[in-house]
Order: sequence, then C-alpha cells, then structure tokens
Amino acid sequence: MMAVTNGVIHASSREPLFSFGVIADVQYADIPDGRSFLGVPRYYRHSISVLQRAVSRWNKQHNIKFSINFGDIIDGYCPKDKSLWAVQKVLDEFEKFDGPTYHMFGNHCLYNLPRSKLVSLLKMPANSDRAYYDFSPCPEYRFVVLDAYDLSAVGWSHDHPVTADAMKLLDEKNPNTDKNSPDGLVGVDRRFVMFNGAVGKEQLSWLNNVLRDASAHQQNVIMFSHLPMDPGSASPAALMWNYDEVMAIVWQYNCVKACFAGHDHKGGHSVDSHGIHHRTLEAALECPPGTSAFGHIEVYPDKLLLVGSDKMADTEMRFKP
Ligand SMILES: Nc1ccn([C@@H]2O[C@H](COP(=O)(O)OP(=O)(O)OC[C@H](O)CO)[C@@H](O)[C@H]2O)c(=O)n1
Repeated sequence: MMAVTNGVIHASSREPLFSFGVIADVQYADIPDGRSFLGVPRYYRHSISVLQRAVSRWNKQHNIKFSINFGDIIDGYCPKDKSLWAVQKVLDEFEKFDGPTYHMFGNHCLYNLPRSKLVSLLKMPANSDRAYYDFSPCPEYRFVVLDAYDLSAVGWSHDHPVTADAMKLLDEKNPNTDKNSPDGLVGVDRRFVMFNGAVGKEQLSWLNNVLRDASAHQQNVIMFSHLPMDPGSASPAALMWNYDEVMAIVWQYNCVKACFAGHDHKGGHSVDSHGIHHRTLEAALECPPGTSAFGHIEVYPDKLLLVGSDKMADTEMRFKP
C-alpha cells in the first residue's frame, strides 16, 4: 500500500487496523484576524474552513473510525453573547463527519462557557463535569482522554474550592501579579501560568485503574490531552502543571505508546525516556487562508503513522519493542 502525504511517500506492506482524524485548536471566533500575546498571527474566521477541509478529507478516506478534537473549540475573544452560537457552528461542521467525534476541554473553551454546559454540548461520555473518559474501538487499543483543567484557575466558579487550590499553587510557583505571565520563571517552571492546569487526584487514580486494566487485557493505550506532557514536545510554558505525576503513573506500565496534545500551536514531537511518543499537534487557528493543519492517524499493531495536511507534519511513531 502506498500513501502520498506532504510530498513524502510511505510504503507499508500492511493495511492499518483503523485510522482516526485529528485537529487541534480551531479557536473559531467571528472576529477579524489578530495575533497571539507573542505576536503570532491568528485567523479566527478561517479556522472553521480548516475544519471543513478536514471533515471533507476524512469522509473521502472512508476508513476513519472516529475523529478527535484537541480542545479550544472557540477563542476567548469570542463575544460572550455569541459563545453558544460559535460552539454550535463548529459542532455543526463536526456533525458532517461520518463518525463520532471525541472532544476535550482547552483553556479557551473554559473562558467562554461553564464546564457543565460544555460537557453536554460536546456530548462527552463523562460521568460529571470532570471531562475525562476512555473508549476502545477495537480489542487491541484503548484511548484515554484527560481533563487537563481538572485542577485549574479557569473553568470553575470563583468560590469553588478547586479555584482556591489552583490559585494557591499559582501563588506558590509564580510570583508575577499577572498569573498568565511566565516572566522570570526558568525552564519547566514556566508551566505555572493561569492558562495551564493539572490532572486532579481522583483523575490520577482513575488513570491508574484504566492503565492497569488495559495492561491486563494487553491493550495498547493512546492518550489525548489538551496540554502536552513531555518537555521535548512543547515549549515549557505550554506544559501541564503535573505532567510529571501523570507520566510517573504511565511509566509504571508498558501499555501507553503515544500521547497527543494541542495548545502549543507550533507543534512538536519527542520520544521520552521510556520510548513513549509525544506529539503536539499544529493549530488550525494559525493557518493563513488557503492552508490547513489537520490529519489522520493510521493505527498498526506496532506503530502509528500521522498523515498530515500541509502545516501538520507527517510523523511515524514506532513502538518500543
Ligand atoms: N506570555 C503570555 C501568554 C499569554 N498570556 C495571556 O494568556 C491568555 C491565554 O493565552 P493564549 O496564547 O491565547 O492561549 P492559547 O491557549 O491560545 O495558547 C497557549 C500558549 O500559547 C502555549 O504556548 C491570553 O489572555 C493571553 O493574552 C499572557 O498574558 N502572557
């Protein structure tokens, strides 16, 4: 079988077990183009065209089992009286995909709408307004979606105990008055900013149980999180606050083969000390008109192959034997 992607020709003697579609940081808003805090251009209206192209491509492929949206479905600059309308407009595009789409929270989702509203709008298979869950489309594979803003200073009401815990942590770790600023923080400590968050204690325990069960069933596990979890795959300021605690659990087992994330719009790829691939996906929001960033991932027994559109780089991820 031959696949031509981004000008690279991949030859594989086997068919994939299945494939799934990926897109990150659509951050749609019906507002003029702008820039990030650091000056990178953002195309708020065009990002939905990127999604439209993604869905059209996935449907033409005929073998995409599900799609996964890595969060930040709309942007924080979306006028708040239009948040619901904007989320629905993006969801209407995902609805055109011939399969289920799984969503996760990003910080920009939570700037716009409360957790409970998002869990139902995004039809998350979660038990509460904590948005973590797992699913298994075939016996050999298990997918885990993390709620990276479980412990966070955004998304919970001002008087919620989680907000107090998150602010306490930020006060301890980040001396800046503006807690969104990593100024003066060094290395991976730059992650202690308000636009990031952490996996809470209950979720860590749930993750441990899922990984134990997956190991017992000899399943390969792929993890999805809005926030990256390996310093090699993203800027320090984009990392999950407690990526180290999550990875300490992951490393107790041999089942996790790859972790995918969004949030750090330029994208990245690393392989950690335990041979696990970490792939941060390039953002749809930062695609100038006419360009795209989406892809699909071919799943094999011994590797994943990310087949990207133009701004999303192809990546082969072979599993450590
Ligand atoms: N140095 C910074 C960076 C950001 N801010 C403010 O924080 C809010 C969120 O930033 P934004 O860049 O929009 O967040 P994204 O989730 O799109 O991107 C993630 C990061 O780029 C990770 O690399 C926003 O209000 C910014 O103005 C800040 O004050 N100082």
